[in-house]
Amino acid sequence: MVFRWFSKRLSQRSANYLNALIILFCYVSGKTTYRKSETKSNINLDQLQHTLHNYRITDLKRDFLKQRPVAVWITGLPASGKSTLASNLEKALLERGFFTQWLDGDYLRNGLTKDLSFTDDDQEENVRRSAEVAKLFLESNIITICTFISASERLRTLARDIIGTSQFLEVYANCPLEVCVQRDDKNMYGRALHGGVTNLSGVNFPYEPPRFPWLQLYTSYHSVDDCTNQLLEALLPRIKI
Ligand SMILES: Nc1ncnc2c1ncn2[C@@H]1O[C@H](COP(=O)(O)OS(=O)(=O)O)[C@@H](OP(=O)(O)O)[C@H]1O
Ligand SMILES: Nc1ncnc2c1ncn2[C@@H]1O[C@H](COP(=O)(O)OP(=O)(O)O)[C@@H](O)[C@H]1O
Repeated sequence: MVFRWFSKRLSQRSANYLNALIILFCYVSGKTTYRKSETKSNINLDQLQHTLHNYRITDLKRDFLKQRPVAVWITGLPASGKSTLASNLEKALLERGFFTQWLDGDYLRNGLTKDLSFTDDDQEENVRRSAEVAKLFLESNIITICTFISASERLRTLARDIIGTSQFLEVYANCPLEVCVQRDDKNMYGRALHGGVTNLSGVNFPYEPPRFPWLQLYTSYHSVDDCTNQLLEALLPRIKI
């Protein structure tokens, strides 16, 4: 924090001098040696340089995109409206000059997570990998919209821990199962009820609603536009610089 505060106020050249001074101090005081293999104590010169580099890069990226990155993590039953919300939100944000990336379970399962099924362990691995990808986008200062069933508190905590609590905004697409069944374009529920699909959340796999979501959208009571506007209104103060 202190380094960041200082380097914001210094010119690039002065910041470089400051970095050099800190590194020199560590070297002279014997806290570290120049070569990694000979490190004497817990201050690692490479790490220090990497951290200082990242502070500067983060500032540059923030200046470049002029937004605060967060992960909008939308959870809910299949056909509860997660993808519809995400696509509407993404459009609304882009129209307002924000830069976004949408990570969707259905989509990633055709590539990055193609090897995974819907067993308990594979759902966890799906969420873990996706959250790691989200984290990379956040490091590039990109507002990241994530749509995953992520059926349990445990899975969502995993995602929150990877992404970081302060940047993780949990949104619950709250829709009663009966309505999801009616809306199900992909006939997932129909197939699950006839034994053609196993581990479908809401049918033969438990869905645990979030206890304290950042935002809850009632997608069976409110229109797509209303839900998108509620989400946008809550989000704008978090992403504006
Ligand atoms: N058990 C099972 N078998 C086959 N297909 C299934 C199953 N569960 C979910 N789906 C479909 O996969 C879509 C993506 O799921 P997710 O990656 O979000 O699921 S999870 O978070 O890993 O549980 C998910 O997309 P959405 O309908 O948009 O939620 C479903 O279409
Ligand atoms: N708020 C809403 N009001 C009315 N219909 C909705 C709403 N949200 C989603 N839908 C409809 O429900 C269906 C499933 O939505 P979808 O976004 O594909 O769900 P999910 O991504 O959770 O599987 C779609 O046909 C969509 O148009």
